[in-house]
Amino acid sequence: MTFLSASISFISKVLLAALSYASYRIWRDRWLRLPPGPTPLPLIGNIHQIPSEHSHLMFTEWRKAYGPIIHLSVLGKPLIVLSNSKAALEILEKKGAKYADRPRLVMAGEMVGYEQAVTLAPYDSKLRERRRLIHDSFSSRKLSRYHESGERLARRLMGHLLDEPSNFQCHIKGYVAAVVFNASHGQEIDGHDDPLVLLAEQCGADFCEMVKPGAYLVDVLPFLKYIPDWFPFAGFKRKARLYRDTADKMRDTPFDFVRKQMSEGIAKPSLTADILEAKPARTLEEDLSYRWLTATIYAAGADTSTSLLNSFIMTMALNIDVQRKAQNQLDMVLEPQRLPSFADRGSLPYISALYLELLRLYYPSPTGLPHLAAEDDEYLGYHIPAGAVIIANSWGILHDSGNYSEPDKLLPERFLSPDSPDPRTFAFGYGRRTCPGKYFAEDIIFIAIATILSLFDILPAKSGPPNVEFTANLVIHPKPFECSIKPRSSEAERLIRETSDF
Ligand code: HEM
Repeated sequence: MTFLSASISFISKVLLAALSYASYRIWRDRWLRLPPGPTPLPLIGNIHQIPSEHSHLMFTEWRKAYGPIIHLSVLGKPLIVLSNSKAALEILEKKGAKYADRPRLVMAGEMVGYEQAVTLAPYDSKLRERRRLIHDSFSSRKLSRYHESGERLARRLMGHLLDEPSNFQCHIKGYVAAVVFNASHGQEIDGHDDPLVLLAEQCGADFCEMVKPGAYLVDVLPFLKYIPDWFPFAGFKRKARLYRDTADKMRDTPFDFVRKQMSEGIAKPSLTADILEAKPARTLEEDLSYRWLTATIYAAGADTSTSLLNSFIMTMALNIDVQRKAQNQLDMVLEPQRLPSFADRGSLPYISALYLELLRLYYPSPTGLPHLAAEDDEYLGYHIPAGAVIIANSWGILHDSGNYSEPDKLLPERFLSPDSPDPRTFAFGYGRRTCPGKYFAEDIIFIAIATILSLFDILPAKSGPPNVEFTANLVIHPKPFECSIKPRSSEAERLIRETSDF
């Protein structure tokens, strides 16, 4: 037998075994009482019914037909979607220990290395320690050390908006990147085209490409990662090496910069500096783990916060009455004219309510990050099999009329009284994997919203109001749109010029 025919025979046997196993799982699941869901096809399951873009909209539709907990099968693997607040909290919060893991990603996780990033790492003692370090560094008490720089960077954003209003999306991205890198590495980067931002954006784009459903066969047939590089169809291995090089650079460049600054005694406060100070003697393994930890912050925090700020601009151009109410409150608090600061937050309840309503209505991470069931479980008499991927359809929960009346309308007032559930309970994820950056996100967005509204009017462009349309990715963004951003008065313009120039 030639080597080629032996290889083909081996691959056919493995494929046959995989297909038989998948068929067995579908057969077995029929006998267990799985949650309801659309009827699967043999072998492929429901994969043809799950849209590759904006799947949260389909999940929300299915809630009407099948209820709040839905079972789908993807190539023999169970996928459970939770589409109401009760199910999400009772499963992912109350039974958090059983659902703290992440599903296996062979290409992005194992071959490129992202399994070491906090967002994708398995839930073990190493991850618990890393989450503790982030929590400590981004606790509401410690965040006050970034308030002065946050206010300054927001004022720099105002200068950019004044000089080049039509490029507001790039300036917002530059502002968020500067605030996030300042807190993660103490580095004040300059704008959206800073080399570090471009590197981080490249990593983000590579990652999104890798995790698109069906992008890489190796995610379905993990043994393929062992085929030699010269094998036919092994191009994905070369690609993985390329992506890994970029990810390694992103992980090491800012970390080494802080290490050098620490040795010279000039490092600014940051998560990386906190870690290097707390762990001066690190094993090689610990060092690598902390590098991944600090590199995760931009990936996890920048895209979501940028999306929400762009949604804010879009919404203001569409809802002038809401804009005026927010400005009236700002004008009352900031009299005689001065710029808002974090110290004003308690006096600006309408701005805080606007933030909550934006988070709810234009939730940037519609299905969050998937969890994994570590063991068999039961909920409302339904069987949840070990190894099932669990998705919380938080977008559906945040648009559920059972939680929020008129859920598709912008009504910040709903959060001026305690009657509506706090959207942060759902927007930042669940249980042992909840977002450790939630207070930081609120800071980034609050100061930008308050400063922009105190100085600028945001109106529809001459070409007409923006269309409410979003890109489709793990994090959704408003599609590029035009609007008019103009200083509210000559006094506002003078204030921008005086305070943004540094
Ligand atoms: C509006 C902004 C943000 C939103 C909507 C958001 C939302 C989320 C969600 C839904 C998760 C997944 C939770 C789960 O698996 O149940 C998450 C995880 C995470 N977020 Fe955020 N986030 C935001 C901003 C930030 C910021 C600014 C940081 C920076 C510190 C950050 C750091 C993280 C990290 C490190 C994780 C991974 C946690 C883990 O897997 O254990 N996030 N975030």
